[in-house]
Amino acid sequence: MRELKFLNRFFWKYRWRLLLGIIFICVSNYFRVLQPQVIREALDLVVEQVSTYRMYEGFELGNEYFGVLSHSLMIFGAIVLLLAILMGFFLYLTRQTIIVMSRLIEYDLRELIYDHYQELSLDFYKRNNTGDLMNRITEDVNKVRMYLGPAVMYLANLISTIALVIFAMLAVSPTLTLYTLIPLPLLAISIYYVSNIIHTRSTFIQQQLSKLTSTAQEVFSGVRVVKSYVREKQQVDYFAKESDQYKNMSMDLAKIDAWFFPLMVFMVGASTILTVYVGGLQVVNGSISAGNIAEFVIYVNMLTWPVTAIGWIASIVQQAAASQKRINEFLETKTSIVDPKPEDRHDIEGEITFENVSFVYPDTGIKAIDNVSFHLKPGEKLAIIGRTGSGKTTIADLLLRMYDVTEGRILIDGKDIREQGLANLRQQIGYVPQDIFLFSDDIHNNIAFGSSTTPTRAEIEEFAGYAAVREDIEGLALGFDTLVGERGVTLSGGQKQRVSIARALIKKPDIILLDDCLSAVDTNTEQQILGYFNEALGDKTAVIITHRIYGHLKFDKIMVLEDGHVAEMGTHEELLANGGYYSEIVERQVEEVD
Ligand SMILES: Nc1ncnc2c1ncn2[C@@H]1O[C@H](COP(=O)(O)OP(=O)(O)OP(=O)(O)O)[C@@H](O)[C@H]1O
Repeated sequence: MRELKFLNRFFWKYRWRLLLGIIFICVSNYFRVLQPQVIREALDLVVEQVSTYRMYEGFELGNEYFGVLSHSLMIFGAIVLLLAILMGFFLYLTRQTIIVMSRLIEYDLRELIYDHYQELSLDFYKRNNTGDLMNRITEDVNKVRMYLGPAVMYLANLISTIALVIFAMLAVSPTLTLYTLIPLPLLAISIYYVSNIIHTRSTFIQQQLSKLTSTAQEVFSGVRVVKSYVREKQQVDYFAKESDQYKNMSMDLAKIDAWFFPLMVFMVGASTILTVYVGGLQVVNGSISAGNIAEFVIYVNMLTWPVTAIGWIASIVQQAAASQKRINEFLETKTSIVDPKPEDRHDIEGEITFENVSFVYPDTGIKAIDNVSFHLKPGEKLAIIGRTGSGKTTIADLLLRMYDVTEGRILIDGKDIREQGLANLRQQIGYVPQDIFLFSDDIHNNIAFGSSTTPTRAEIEEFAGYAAVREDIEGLALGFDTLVGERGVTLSGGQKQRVSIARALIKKPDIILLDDCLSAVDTNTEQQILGYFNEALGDKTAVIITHRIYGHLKFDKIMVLEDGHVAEMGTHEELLANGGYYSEIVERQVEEVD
């Protein structure tokens, strides 16, 4: 329950709503408790007056007597109706305050978690899977909301109903109250027990359902692989097996669920029988009226739901505590990359220095970068080449401060990047990652995403032109308004890379960082893009990670990485003369062209 303390700040924020809600529910219950009393009065009136009426029945006076009696009963009926309306009105106000409060807190909480997610560094996202992140912001928040709204409301209802009903019962007959209440704790305990079993089984069902959904989702995403390997039958069998397990679990739940209402009805029945029996004896000895028995039977029914709700509330609170614990785990996670100057905004020249940089991935202990040093003056171009897994992407991640170096320093314009504004640093670097990602939005917005202002269509077209993708886009029926991703068309790998380049270029960055982003484009398009880079990025510092040697782009330095350390470093000519890995790939590329 300690976990739920976190939510007290929200209760405090909306304290007036909460207080009003509690007052409304008490008022509503007050009117509810008056109803049986009015009914008791009406019944007693009938019981008392019916024998007098029988005496005059058939006479003129008898008819008059009947008229007065039915008029009085109608007044009682009208009072009961009025009380029901008042009760309903205040119940409406209760929901408008407490349930609305829970929705507002749900919104605040979700925003808080999402803001926190945005702050967290890449290693957090690598450590936790997307499904888990999604669950905590959706399912877990929903469960916490059940505690904030319905559980709080039913708890207030439970306390006020029990207090008011028992008070009204005691005023009539303490002995009868005692007998009537005997079965209720048993009801509460058994419902609690049944609710717990229901909760445990529901949790397993939920987990099985998630497994089922993610299995289906994975098969849908990998449908190409499934089909090309003709694995449809295996997938169907596997799904059927999991689905069968889900069905069995649901059946088990239905069995225990079926106990819920009979148990409730049985306990209420027991309480009613006791009331009628003990109450009947008391009527005989004259200590209460016949109307009191009816009044008590209504009280018992009134107590049924709140008492049943004890088990339900307990189960909601338990689930909410478990969910809040999971939420707190993430909220307490501190980002490993701290922005020392969030407000910092300055242009940079583009000088980059790596000083004996080493980096070990914290989760795997892999030393991806080992004592790497290089220096680029503003405007210089560096190519990073190396076998797969040699640490090229890690260099890009370190430059963007997705991770902080384990040893050494990275300087931009002579200043350690850990001492510069993080947002400013990233703002000045135009980055095209290796694994291209486009949002499920139109192409215009995907490119505009790179810009801090709202670019015009002409600008978007201009930068799409620089990335040599403009013609491809204009060839689509909806042009730049074409939706991409899950809801739209599927662009080819090369088109996606170029849209992503346009997104980086429109940022007008001081440093450009491209991670193998021309791997899926043909040589002509590559030349077109590089031509633009030569022309427009002339004064920008560029770090280009590649597996190919580009004849069209003149690099000031070429760095060959091997297992995280610098194996070769120099100009094209120097490395060719070296006869190492670089000259090998140049030779291979020349052979391919021949
Ligand atoms: N998030 C990570 N956590 C742990 N280890 C990682 C992570 N990312 C990369 N590595 C490891 O670090 C090493 C360098 O990886 P990196 O992605 O930088 O290589 P690369 O040269 O860019 O490869 P490629 O050319 O295939 O993209 C590899 O051994 C890789 O397994």
